[in-house]
Amino acid sequence: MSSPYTIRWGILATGGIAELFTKDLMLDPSTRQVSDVKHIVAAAASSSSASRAKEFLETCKCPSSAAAYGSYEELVNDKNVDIIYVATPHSHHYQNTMLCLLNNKHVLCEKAFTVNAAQAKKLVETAKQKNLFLMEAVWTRFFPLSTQIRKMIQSGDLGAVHRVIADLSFGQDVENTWGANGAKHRMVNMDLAGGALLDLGVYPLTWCFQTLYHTVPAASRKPPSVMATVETYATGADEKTSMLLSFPSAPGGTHVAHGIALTNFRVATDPDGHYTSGPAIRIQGTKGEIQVSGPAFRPTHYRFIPKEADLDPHRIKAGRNPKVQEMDCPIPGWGMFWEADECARCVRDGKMESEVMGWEESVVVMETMDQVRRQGGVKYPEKIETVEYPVQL
Ligand SMILES: NC(=O)C1=CN([C@@H]2O[C@H](COP(=O)(O)OP(=O)(O)OC[C@H]3O[C@@H](n4cnc5c(N)ncnc54)[C@H](OP(=O)(O)O)[C@@H]3O)[C@@H](O)[C@H]2O)C=CC1
Ligand SMILES: O=C1OC[C@@H](O)[C@H](O)[C@H]1O
Repeated sequence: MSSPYTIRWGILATGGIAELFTKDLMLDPSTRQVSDVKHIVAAAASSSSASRAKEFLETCKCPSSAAAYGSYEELVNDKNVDIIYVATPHSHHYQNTMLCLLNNKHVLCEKAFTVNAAQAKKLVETAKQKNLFLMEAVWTRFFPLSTQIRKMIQSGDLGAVHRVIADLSFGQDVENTWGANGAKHRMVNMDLAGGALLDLGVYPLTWCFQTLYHTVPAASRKPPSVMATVETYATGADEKTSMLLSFPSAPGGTHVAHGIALTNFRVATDPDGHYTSGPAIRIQGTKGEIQVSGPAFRPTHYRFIPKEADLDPHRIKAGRNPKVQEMDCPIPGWGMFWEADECARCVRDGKMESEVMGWEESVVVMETMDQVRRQGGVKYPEKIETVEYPVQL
């Protein structure tokens, strides 16, 4: 058996998600039955100080050989780094990812990919010109649960899929958790591209896209039309966003399918935190329905409910339906290693983009969010909407 391909990571920023991702990189791949690739954390950088980067590497139990930098510029110049994970707020993704690409580093950039589609297109253009791998870190797409569901749709188990309803809503006491007007927290801060849509809404959109768009052959994919209603918070960031998408070429036929993507800071998908409130995602076809429970970003369970042939709405049936298939998909860690494995395989194979989360689809999702923001009147400051580079943020 050949030895695994090893990829050397640089971690750009040391916040909450950087820590979860880096801890996942440190897990032995055999715990998820992976033997063809492995990961090394070669360096981390904090914009605040090298000591903060060092503390971060220690917290994540990274090897003592990993370099700790006090600036992102030093990280992108490290010859021992192959790929950089960009984990800053979305406002900074464009500038930070451009910095990495222009310094010849492959990039995995957190969601939302950028602030708008124009920035996403510019990053893709740059990666293409420089022959570098670039991917938006939509980790949920790489879960075995997502792969299984996409396969079920493609193999026709659901028949023609006509509707997907997906929700990721948090039910926060927004003023007391993230601050009132003038709040600096990234969830509501316009300078950091705050708001429900870019932070949470991207997941219900992911579910609509991975089921209604990605499952269709690439040549037949058509972007959805979009209708949205948006309410804004005191800062101007969106706090309630409901989207109706019409996909003109849906799986299992040539019909139009509806995607309903919901996100809301005030009410919760799951008010008691136990995922007993019904599915977060429903994928509805003519032959049956898949219901996914758990938060839309990290679900661990789904059920397949085949449609009864003689469905009679006037007949009420009691008891459990024995035909319902319950599927548990436990995650051995936080679950960000699967997207990291994909990056390693793509770089190993000389690919610039992943088939699972490709450039075109990231751009179409950003275009969809652009339309939602336009309809809802949400505009971020010019310095974070611009495609100019470099801009000091
Ligand atoms: N995939 C997922 O499950 C999740 C993804 N995310 C995404 O990851 C990104 C970061 O989120 P999260 O880790 O929660 O955010 P945090 O606020 O916890 O961390 C962001 C980090 O970015 C760096 N940074 C650089 N400039 C700024 C700035 N002006 N303001 C604030 N931070 C700055 C800081 O690191 P330093 O000082 O070291 O430079 C900071 O610690 C977002 O785009 C978010 O959408 C977030 C949570 C979950
Ligand atoms: O990506 C995310 O998923 C989990 C949420 O808690 C977080 O706010 C968001 O950025």
